[in-house]
Amino acid sequence: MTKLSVNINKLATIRNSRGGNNPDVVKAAKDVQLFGADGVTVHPRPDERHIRYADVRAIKPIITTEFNIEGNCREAKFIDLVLEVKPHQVTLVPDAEGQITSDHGWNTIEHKEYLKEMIRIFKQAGIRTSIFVDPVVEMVEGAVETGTDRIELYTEGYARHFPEDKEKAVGPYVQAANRAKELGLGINAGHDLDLHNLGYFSKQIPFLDEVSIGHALICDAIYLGLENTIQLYRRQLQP
Ligand SMILES: CC(=O)[C@@H](O)[C@H](O)COP(=O)(O)O
Ligand SMILES: NCC(=O)COP(=O)(O)O
Repeated sequence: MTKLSVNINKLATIRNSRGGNNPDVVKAAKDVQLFGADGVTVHPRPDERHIRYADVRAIKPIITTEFNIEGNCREAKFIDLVLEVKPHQVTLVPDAEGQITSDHGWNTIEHKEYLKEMIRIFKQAGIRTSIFVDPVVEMVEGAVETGTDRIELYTEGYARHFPEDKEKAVGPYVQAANRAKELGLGINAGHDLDLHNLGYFSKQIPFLDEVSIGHALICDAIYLGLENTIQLYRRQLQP
């Protein structure tokens, strides 16, 4: 079965909006595993607007499943952090400076030599590697030449087009995933996957190794927990 790695960046965003330590992201990382997640994903960014480098260090010791650190390996600080923390997996994402969230995969042809070197460094440290790519067969073929263990398919396009035509939306992903499988690459996927679009994606690509989901999952957790939480607060106000 495909593993579910829960991205806890969004909980850190809420914490940072007030200062303090509520919610506690280390406790959250413990709990998501207790509640059934197969892994924890974090994506530290240079401005530390959500998960902080210190959080990543604090989370590592409580991991009982798999730890996936995503980020931009053009940042020396990111490379140092990953080599120090030694997660189970590092996912290389070509983040541009100041972007709100990840919005494209690596061009694995143009940056092949650079990626080869990065993959070599992380694999030498015993860390499984994954490269974030758009669902394009040539990018998958480029990825295999870097020596990476896996790719992560960037699913924003699938999520955006799913409501109008799910078959068309998933087409490029099925093609890219089939090619990756033929080439012996492991396959992850993520970005904007949610309760509506995940099941169909999973059925079309049943051999996916892992999905990482954050934004929608945390939004659902807040919303689906709202009724219960209001009742708990009302109970405190009972005479
Ligand atoms: C690579 C990817 O798709 C996710 O890591 C996503 O970018 C989450 O990052 P943010 O939480 O900063 O949006
Ligand atoms: N790799 C994708 C990820 O970790 C979470 O992306 P999103 O669900 O927050 O869009």
